[in-house]
Amino acid sequence: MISSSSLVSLAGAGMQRAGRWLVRGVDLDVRPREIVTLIGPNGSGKSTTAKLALGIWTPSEGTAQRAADLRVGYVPQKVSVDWTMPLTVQRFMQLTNRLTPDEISAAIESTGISHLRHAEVRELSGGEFQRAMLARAIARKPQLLVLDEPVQGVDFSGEIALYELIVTIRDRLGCGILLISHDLHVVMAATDRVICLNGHICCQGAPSVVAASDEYRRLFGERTADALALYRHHHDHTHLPDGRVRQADGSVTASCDGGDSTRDHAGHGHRGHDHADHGDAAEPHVTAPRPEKTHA
Ligand SMILES: Nc1ncnc2c1ncn2[C@@H]1O[C@H](COP(=O)(O)OP(=O)(O)OP(=O)(O)O)[C@@H](O)[C@H]1O
Repeated sequence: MISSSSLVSLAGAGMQRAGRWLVRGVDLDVRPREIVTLIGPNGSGKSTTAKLALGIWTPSEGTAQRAADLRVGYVPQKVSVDWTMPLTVQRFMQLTNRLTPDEISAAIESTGISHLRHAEVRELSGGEFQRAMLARAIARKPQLLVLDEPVQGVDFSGEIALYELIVTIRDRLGCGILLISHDLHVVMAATDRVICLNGHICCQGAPSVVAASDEYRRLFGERTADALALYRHHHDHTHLPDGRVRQADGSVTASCDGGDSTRDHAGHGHRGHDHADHGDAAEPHVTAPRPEKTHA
């Protein structure tokens, strides 16, 4: 019986295919307003776990339960679309959902791409495409949002903006979020609970607990773990989709430092402000390998 406070609950869940266990012994709960992040190396079972949570796959052992009449939004790691055919953002959103014009308007406004409603999906930048995927997933106001690598194909400052957007969506919809990512230290800053997978759960808990655990260090290496432990991102500004920056006082400027500076630092392409407390001076942008952008 699923707990009344959980949107989805996996208990001892395992998935076997062709005589091989893809993942085993997964216990996981996502509650409203919670961001739970799955991390782990390639092939460690993150997408498999997400599919078990969504009900796309039925566990070979253990249980996967969802709250009754749960509305779910899903950003998959890959989409199968014939990119030789013309397809606007609006049409793309309607491929999997029957949406009203108002639902489309609200969703693309929430993700900052209203101006791209009639744009060709194949012409979108990596960040714009991920926003279109998010818009499609939130159009029906899901109670549970499952995001499988939602920042792939996006540069560092774009990743931060997307994670900020995900937090904003959580706040606005009050939904629970199951997030899969390779972008470890940025994710750590935004997540409530981290589950570290490697065919089974290696460790889990608050981000700081996971970053300090021996299992995590063994899996990702000392340098990555140290960078994570140091990373703190204090957002004093927000990057808007059109490239401008909203400062803490609400003003909108051309760049982070309030001027027109285009000075990069630490190779991030993130402009003109101090990241000294992020730990990225020691280890610029630590990421595990990830697949190539898959929509092009
Ligand atoms: N449909 C399938 N049939 C058989 N094996 C599969 C299937 N899908 C995935 N696998 C295998 O299950 C294992 C876990 O895959 P999964 O996609 O869950 O890992 P992941 O942690 O999401 O990986 P990545 O970070 O590379 O996306 C891998 O060894 C993969 O080859």
